[in-house]
Amino acid sequence: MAYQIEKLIQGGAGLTTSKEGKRILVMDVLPGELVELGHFQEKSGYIRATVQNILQASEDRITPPCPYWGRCGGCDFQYAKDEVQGVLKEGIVLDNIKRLGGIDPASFLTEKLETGPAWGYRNRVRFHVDIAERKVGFLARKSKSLVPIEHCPILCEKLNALLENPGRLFEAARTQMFSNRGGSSGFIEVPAFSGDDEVSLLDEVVKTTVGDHIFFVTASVFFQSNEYLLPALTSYVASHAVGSTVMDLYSGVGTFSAFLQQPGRQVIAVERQKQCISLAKRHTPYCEFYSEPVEQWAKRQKGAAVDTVVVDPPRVGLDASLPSLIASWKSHRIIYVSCNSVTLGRDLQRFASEGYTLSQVKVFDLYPQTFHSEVVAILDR
Ligand SMILES: C[S@@+](CC[C@H](N)C(=O)[O-])C[C@H]1O[C@@H](n2cnc3c(N)ncnc32)[C@H](O)[C@@H]1O
Repeated sequence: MAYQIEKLIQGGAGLTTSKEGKRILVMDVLPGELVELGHFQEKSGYIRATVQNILQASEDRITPPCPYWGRCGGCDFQYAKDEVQGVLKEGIVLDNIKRLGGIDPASFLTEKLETGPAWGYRNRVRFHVDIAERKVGFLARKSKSLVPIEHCPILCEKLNALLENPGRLFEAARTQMFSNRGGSSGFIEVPAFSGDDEVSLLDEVVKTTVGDHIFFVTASVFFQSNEYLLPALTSYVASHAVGSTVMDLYSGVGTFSAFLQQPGRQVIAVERQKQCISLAKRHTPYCEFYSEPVEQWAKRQKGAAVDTVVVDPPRVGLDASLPSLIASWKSHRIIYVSCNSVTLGRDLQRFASEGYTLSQVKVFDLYPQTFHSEVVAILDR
């Protein structure tokens, strides 16, 4: 039997429907494609299946250009043309806001999708190192084995130079192993970040410039990993902040704080990782920094007066206690930066019940060749 793919949903699965009306999820497909399916697996509330044959391929389908495609666990969206990937991911975001947030996309403005170079963009990565076999690579698709990589086409040049000449990576892997920080994959994980001039491994501090701001960053802390789109993301967030008191919650090394700072404005940044805060103090000296979990800090801010609250939580989204605590500060505007539109949708609904309306949304395709993207949602009281 032939199945037609209706659309892509969270995680990049294609959605189709069985004769009995059950939802079937399939990977490696594109909307509109006509496919034969096999290996049906019943899950709770849906069926998983795999493509056996593509009867009618989408015009947007291409042969994945990377030689490691299908084996390496990264970059699973390479089979779509570069120019349609962001559009399809924007569709997934709007769908999640509608389904999980209960907000009709016709009720807010969707700003133009922001895209950049589709290859060679990534300046932060976790290499997996097998010290005994002297191999470096990434974990395989759906398995815990290592795919040795000689050149990764989404990484920037300086990170690829490390793959060509991996001596420093083996040294760093040994340091990780002796300090028991190697990760849980069975291989030693070595984080790397490419700054302006040098690559940081582990806790080495390097300088990186975004727009006209200089940051000090290590590979061990969070920093956005697309060097081409970060200036657009930071200026979009900063240009939508209003008023003289702004909070930057989940601040990392103060990436947004640096752009939010301006004469006459108080910027308060909260981040639980101490290493982030000590780096942030070097490049954003005029902000007030607090190093503790946001949910714990927020409980003590009864009666706070704030004009704009920026939140940029990890994939799990906001702690359930936060939307009502943040709403109690009565800020005019909330700027929600999200890397997971499922938890964004859930949190938007919580903010809606606290009196905030979603005004606009903009998707930044920070991670071409993958199903990930970054979204900025602007809510007004
Ligand atoms: C998605 S990153 C955003 C960082 C920063 N806004 C940026 O763009 O570079 C999320 C940050 O939140 C921090 N974090 C995670 N959970 C937290 C919590 N409960 N309280 C405070 N910070 C947290 C992480 O250490 C990380 O730096």
